[in-house]
Formats: sequence, C-alpha cells, structure tokens
Amino acid sequence: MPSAESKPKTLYDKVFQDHIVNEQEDGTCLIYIDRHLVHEVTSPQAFEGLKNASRTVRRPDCTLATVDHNIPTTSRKNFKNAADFIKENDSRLQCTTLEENVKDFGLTYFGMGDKRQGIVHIIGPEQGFTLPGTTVVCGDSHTSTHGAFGALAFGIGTSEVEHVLATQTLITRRSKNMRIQVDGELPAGVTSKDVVLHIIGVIGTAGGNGAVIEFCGSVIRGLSMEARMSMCNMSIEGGARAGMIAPDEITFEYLKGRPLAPKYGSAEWNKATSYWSSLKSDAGAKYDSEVFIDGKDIVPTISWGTSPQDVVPITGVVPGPDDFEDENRKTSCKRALEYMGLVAGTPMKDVVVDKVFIGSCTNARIEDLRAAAKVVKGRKIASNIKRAMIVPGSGLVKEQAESEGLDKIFTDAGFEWREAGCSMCLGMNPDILSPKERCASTSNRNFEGRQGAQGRTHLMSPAMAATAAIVGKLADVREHVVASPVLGKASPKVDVQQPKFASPETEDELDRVLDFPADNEPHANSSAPASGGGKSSGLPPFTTLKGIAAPLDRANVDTDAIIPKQFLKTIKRTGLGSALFYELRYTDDKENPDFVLNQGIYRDSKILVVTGPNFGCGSSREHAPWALLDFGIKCIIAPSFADIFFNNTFKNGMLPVVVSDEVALRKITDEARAGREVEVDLVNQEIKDAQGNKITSFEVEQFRKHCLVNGLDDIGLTLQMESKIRNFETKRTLETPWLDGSAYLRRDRRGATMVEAAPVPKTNRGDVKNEPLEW
Ligand SMILES: CC(C)[C@H](C(=O)O)[C@@H](O)C(=O)O
Ligand code: SF4
Repeated sequence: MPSAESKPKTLYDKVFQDHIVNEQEDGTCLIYIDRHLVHEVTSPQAFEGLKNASRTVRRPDCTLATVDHNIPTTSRKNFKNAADFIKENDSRLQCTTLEENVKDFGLTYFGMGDKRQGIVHIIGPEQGFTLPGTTVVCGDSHTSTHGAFGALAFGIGTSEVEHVLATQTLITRRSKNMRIQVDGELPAGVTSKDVVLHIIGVIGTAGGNGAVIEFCGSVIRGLSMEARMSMCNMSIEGGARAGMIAPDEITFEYLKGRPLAPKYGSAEWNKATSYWSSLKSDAGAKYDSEVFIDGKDIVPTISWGTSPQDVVPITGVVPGPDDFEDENRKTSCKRALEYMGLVAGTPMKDVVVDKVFIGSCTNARIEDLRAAAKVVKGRKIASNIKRAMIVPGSGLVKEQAESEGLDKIFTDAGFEWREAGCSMCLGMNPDILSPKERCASTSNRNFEGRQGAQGRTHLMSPAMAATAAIVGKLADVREHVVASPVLGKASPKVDVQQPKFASPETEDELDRVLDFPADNEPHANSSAPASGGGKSSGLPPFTTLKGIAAPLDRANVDTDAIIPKQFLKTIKRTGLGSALFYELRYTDDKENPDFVLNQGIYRDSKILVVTGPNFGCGSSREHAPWALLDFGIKCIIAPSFADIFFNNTFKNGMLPVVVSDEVALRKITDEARAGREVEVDLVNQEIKDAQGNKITSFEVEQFRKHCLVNGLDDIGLTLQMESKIRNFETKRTLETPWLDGSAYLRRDRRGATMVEAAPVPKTNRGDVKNEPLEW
C-alpha cells in the first residue's frame, strides 16, 4: 500500500498511514490491526467482555494464541493436558480459561502439547505471523519485539485486547518519531543486548516516552534478525511505544520458508518483498529527537540497580548517589543499593552470583543459546552457582538446539535444560528466585521483586550470563572466551514444510467510497446516542472528582510495583485493591506504617499525586489501573506517564493528569500532604484546592475527554464504523493479500464464514493423541 503524500516520511509514518481506517479532526485515529497475539494473562477479561456483549472475534485468521507466562518449564515427557500438568490453581485456571476461549471463539492456539508453543514474542516471528509493514499488537509490553521486521508493534492493555478481538482495530494517536543511530562497528564480545542496555543507560527509562524509536545505522544493519529482535524488544524499557527497524535482505532471508509468510518465489512473495522494500524512512524525514551512538564506545554492559537504566560497563564499579545530579536519581540509587545488597564503589566483577537464567523474549532464540553454548562448551558452572537454567523461547528453538547438540553442552556443564515459557523472567510460574538471591539474567527487567520477592536481578547478554555461570561472579566475556565475536550473524531458518493454502480471492469489487454516515461517527463534540454495531455507553462518567489525594514521592514507578506478578493470575477485573503496591504496603504480610496508603485519611484517597516522572512504566498489565480503581483511586497526577499505563487508565474511566510544571505540582502535593481535599475538574480542565481556587489547568485529548465525560465505551463506538472497517479490509485483501489468514485459517471471501486450512487444526488444546505435533 504505497503512501499517497509526498512529504518525506519516516518508516513509522508510512506504516501508521497505511493502517488508518478513520481519522478525526483532533488527530484520534482508528487503525487496522493486522496481527493479534494472545496469551493467558491479559486475555480472560477481554474474552469475558466479548461474551457478555455477545460479540465474536472479528478476525480469527489474524489472531494467534499461546500459553507462556504461567506454565511450568519442567519436562513434558508425561504431558497429557494443561489441566493435569499445571499444579498451581490460579495459573492452571488462566491457562484452561484460554483453552476454553480459543475453543469458543475458534482461534488458532499453540498449547503445551504443541512444539510450536512458546513465548508469544518468539513464536510470532518464528511462524512468519509477524511480517514487515504490519501492525502487530498483544496484551504484552514486549510486543515491541516485532518491530525488528519493520512492523508497527506495540503492547496494549486488556480493554484494548477486547477492542481488537471485536473490531480488529484500535483507537490511537500518532506517536513522536525518535531516531537512534548506531554507527561504526561493535567491538568483539559486544552483542545487541549490550547495545540496547547501553542505549537505555543513555536515554533513560523515560527517554522514549510518547515516541516510536527507529533504530538505524551500520551497526543495526549488520545485525541478524534475532539480534534486531532483542533490541526492539527492549524499546519498551527505554519508554518507547515501539521500536522499528527497516526491513532489508536480512529480513527477507529470515522470512523465507516460514509457514505464515508468503511462499518464497511465488508472485505473492515478489509483490510482498517489493512493498516491504519501500518501507524505509525517506531522505529528509523529520524526527522529533535523535540520538547518535558510536558502536566502538559500547562494551559488555550489565545492570547494577532496580531499573533498566541502571547500567554500567562490566569493567565499571557500582555507582553511588553522588554519581547522580538529579535528586530523584540520588534517592532511587540509595534505595536500589540497599535492595540489591551492593556497596557503591565495588567493582562489578567482584559481585558474586547465586543463579543464572538464560531465557525470556529478549534472549531465548537459537542464536542466544548458541552464543551461551560457545562460552560454556567444555566447562563447568562454578561451585557457588545454586542453579543455572536454559529456557528456550519455544518448542521449535528447543528442538533446533537439541539437533545441534547444545542441550548436551549445557547439561554437561551443569545447566538445567528446560521447556519453553517465560520462566524466571517474571516468576508467575514455579521458576523464581528466593529472597536476596542474586541472578545473572538475560531478561529485560530488573524491577524489585521481578524474579521473586526480594530477588536481585542483573541484566546482561546470553554470553555474559553464561560467563557468570562459569566464573561464579559477574564477569567479562572478553576475558573468558578467546574466539570472538560471540555474536552470530546468521538467522537460523526453521526447516518447515510449506503449508498449502489457496490464494485469497481478489475479484471482489473494491469499494473505494470510504464515506460513512456522519451521524454514526464518534466525534469529539457529539454525544449522539450510539446505534448500529453495539452499545457505546458502559463506564461511569467522569466529570469532576473531589477527594483526599495521597502524595507519593517516587520516580519511575513501574507496574510491577503497582501490582506484583502474583496478582496477575486472576481472570477478573475486580478485587485487586488489596494488592495495590503490595510490596510497599506490606512487610511479611503486615501493613507497613510508613507507606502513605496505610496512613489515616489516605486510606480513603481518591487521587494519587506522584512527584517523580514516568509513572506506570514497564509491563502493559491493566491490573495496575484495576488495582488503583478498586482501591478507590480514580485520578493520578504526575509529571509524566508511561504510554501503555496512561492509555489503560482511560479505558477504565480513570483520568491521568500530566502536571509538568514544578510549581503547580508542588502546590498540589502540599495540599495532599496537608490532608486537604483536591478537586480535579475535567470539564474545565482545572485542578483546584478544597476551597475551589484554581491551582493549575491541564491538557487532555478531546476525544478521550468526550468519552470520559459521557462514560462512552470505545468498542461500541468503533463498531459503528463497520462499513469503514469493511472497506479497509477489502482494500487490504486486494493490495496485501498475504495478510488474510494465510495457512492456519482463511477468511471466506464474503468475509463472514471462517474456513479451516490444512495442515493444522483450528485449535490445539494440548490433546497430544488427536492433534498433530508435526507440521
Ligand atoms: C503479563 C504482561 C502484562 C507483562 C507485560 O506486559 O510485559 C509481562 O509479560 C511482563 O513482562 O511483565
Ligand atoms: S518480558 Fe518476560 S514475562 Fe514478559 S513476555 Fe517476555 S518473557 Fe514473558
């Protein structure tokens, strides 16, 4: 779909533009979603919403589901079904709920008995489900991974999952363009994980807020697809909505022969690659911000603290509060040192490690395992290492590694060779750290409690984690491996039989008239009652809110802190108030009297005033706003917010207010500290004191305000755009036919009936006896 306008565009601009179904005057866009990945944690409430409203999944052919977060990674030799295999009640319920839902809605599902099962961000690319120029979403923040293909891929909350399931579209706005150019050459032993950790150290965890990052430059061009995926994966840790890399020959090579990619050599493949080749930023395209990095300045990088921006070269020392100028960072540093059990000035290489975890959607692909195996080969893990785990990202990665003998290299060295899943990346399953255990980890988040309550995480590359296992301390791979560079360049190809599928029908007449009756369209200034595709009022309206405001003196509050992983196992949206800020509110299950929400009037807070920036960073879990809401907090005031959290609050009838003016924020905080009520008047966009005196005004997007004030439900509104969505789909079938349900499920040309395609079943519920594991 070539873009029409001639103004130089960025890669992001092009992909975004090609997916607009409708654009309102205030810039609110309805965009079409090509690919939707679903996992068990963020989908139950979405499916429940569909069922309650008697809605169906619009495009089962563009939806792919798997289980990854909750599942044990122990041997599946005796696996019969998930219900028997998963011992923990809540985890089992989330997985079996997904199994029921994929059956009820007719979705393609890779269950635990299917070797294509794996971490959602590993299986999408592996299958060719992720393709250049597509929009890809998932109820998971690391959906940014798929941007490595030149896709616009981003994490969404559960309300948006429901929206995509029902409408195959999303309501969103344009992000800013940020370019990060890494030129030159990487020194030996430096991998893409070091590059991205280094970048996050430079820009900070809020550096990319509101933006989509385009990674470019000679270093990026020289990376394999898997290495590019590791980089885009962690764009979210840099605060960005998404990361993107322009597709090139390396991308096309990777896609050849993937089951869901157009068949290599076919007319469709040629058409696709010619479109994909146009997906690069035009010369002269404008970026809102740019960062230049010289590859030669990057050394193996490792995290020391509790935020992904807390990184140092392995050759460095643990920093102290005096190393930072910013007050927020000084405070965070003090707290992080205490949590991590580290003393400022200690050489990183002196830090002793207890456990090693090689896995996660950042680094559990075949190249990652090869890089680790290269370090480990012929060696043994150090005697102080209590446990070292290799967790392949998917059953196919596992199989490939076994065919290369990597499993043997690892087990001979003393590593555990596990089954695919998220594992110790977030400890929603049995793989966790014990309190105070220190882990060398290839995952992406080192938040407090992330890998287990009081666990201590150091982020690094697979080669560095493998070196730590051998040395028993954090260590520099360059001092322990002679051969270099450790980073492999080739993208392994999954050797698969190309599934047969009929090419989509294209003779349908393309209706180019995209007009839609004006009185049915959502409009910022209209409160016309909904009609047609569904009801559009569903949330309690938000006009003004007056109440006690709790002050919170923290920066970069992540959603793991707002609601820790153990509470994500619910299949409901309610009842999470008691879990809000769990680790901060309770010590050994007893209330911590120092935490503001445990004190007097603040127990009844309706507003939260946060003094530090970037509130709600990290995971896409909508459980964070649900927990705040259940506690009674409907409005959060902060200098800035992380994008996904910000979005999620609106979907629940809540209001996040950005107050970046320091004086105004201080005044509001003073009112909060004095225990006086604060009033948030959305209609007039003002914050007032208890007497009604204006403290400050604030900005809010008009469409969002309209929905909040009128209590409107997005899905109902979007369903009224049915004819525009249908027209977009018709055009998509004609111009990019490879995006219509290739292989697994194909959409009938009349658009309604779903037909099943060989060779895989529509659902795989883990019934190994009746469902094929080979394909
Ligand atoms: C469970 C899910 C919402 C979450 C995410 O969005 O990132 C998880 O994958 C994580 O890594 O914390
Ligand atoms: S970040 Fe960790 S928990 Fe989240 S999807 Fe990736 S592997 Fe799973």
